[in-house]
Amino acid sequence: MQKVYIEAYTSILSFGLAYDGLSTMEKLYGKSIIIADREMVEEKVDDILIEASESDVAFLVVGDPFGATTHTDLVIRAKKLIVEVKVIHNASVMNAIGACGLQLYRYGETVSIPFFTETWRPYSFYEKIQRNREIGLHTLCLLDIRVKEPSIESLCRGKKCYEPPKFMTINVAIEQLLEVTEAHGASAYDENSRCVGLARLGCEDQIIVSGSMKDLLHFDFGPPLHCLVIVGELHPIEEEMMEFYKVK
Ligand SMILES: C[S@@+](CC[C@H](N)C(=O)[O-])C[C@H]1O[C@@H](n2cnc3c(N)ncnc32)[C@H](O)[C@@H]1O
Repeated sequence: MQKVYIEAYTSILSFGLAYDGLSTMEKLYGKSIIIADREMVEEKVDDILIEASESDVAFLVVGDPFGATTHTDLVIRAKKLIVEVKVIHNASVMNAIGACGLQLYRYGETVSIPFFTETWRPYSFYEKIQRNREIGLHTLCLLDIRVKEPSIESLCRGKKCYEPPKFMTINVAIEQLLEVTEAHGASAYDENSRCVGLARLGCEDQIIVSGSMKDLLHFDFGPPLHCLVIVGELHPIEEEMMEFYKVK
């Protein structure tokens, strides 16, 4: 393998990409590893693909290679350039979510919840949750990650400076979800709806807590990453698992 990249903005590597984490991986692979940040993946990916057309290049991701649209897009671009792609699958939030006891085959469409801003408050995830709930399915909500966002001030000054990274908490997600139902005057879910909050899945200090949206609204789940499941109809086995994680 001539070059090894690691993508570092659609998820967080549990042992970190600071010097210690990286060097652990570099020792494991016996290669130096290049961090592919958001700018590199979005703007300079063609350079990586050109390298891959001439030599063996590895592109590491956190989770499964098909767990984020960005990576599928990379595969499409490679195939269009007739660059051979070999995929090695991995555990993903999409299957680790099974840890909370809700059956993986009883989930409907997954939704992504973006940070609302003063001027941009997209409610499109609401209809998807509503459809899932109408047929009794659970909804996995993936929460926004903002890294390498150019600050508005810096853009105005024509010099790129970045906002500090931002990871949506379960608390903010619930706040936004409730804002949407209130705005819709709709009832796909409300503050009494059952959900499960999961933080740092797969890490030693992972937290899984089930309760109503109201219960979890102020629960401190600690550092990122967080995700949330809005619970659909429960099978008795799922009900039993939920009891283990009930909010204290
Ligand atoms: C765009 S998805 C990327 C998924 C990744 N490629 C994978 O296959 O696991 C990122 C979102 O998934 C959720 N997520 C990923 N890993 C997680 C974890 N270990 N614990 C909790 N949530 C996680 C978070 O909501 C995060 O913002």
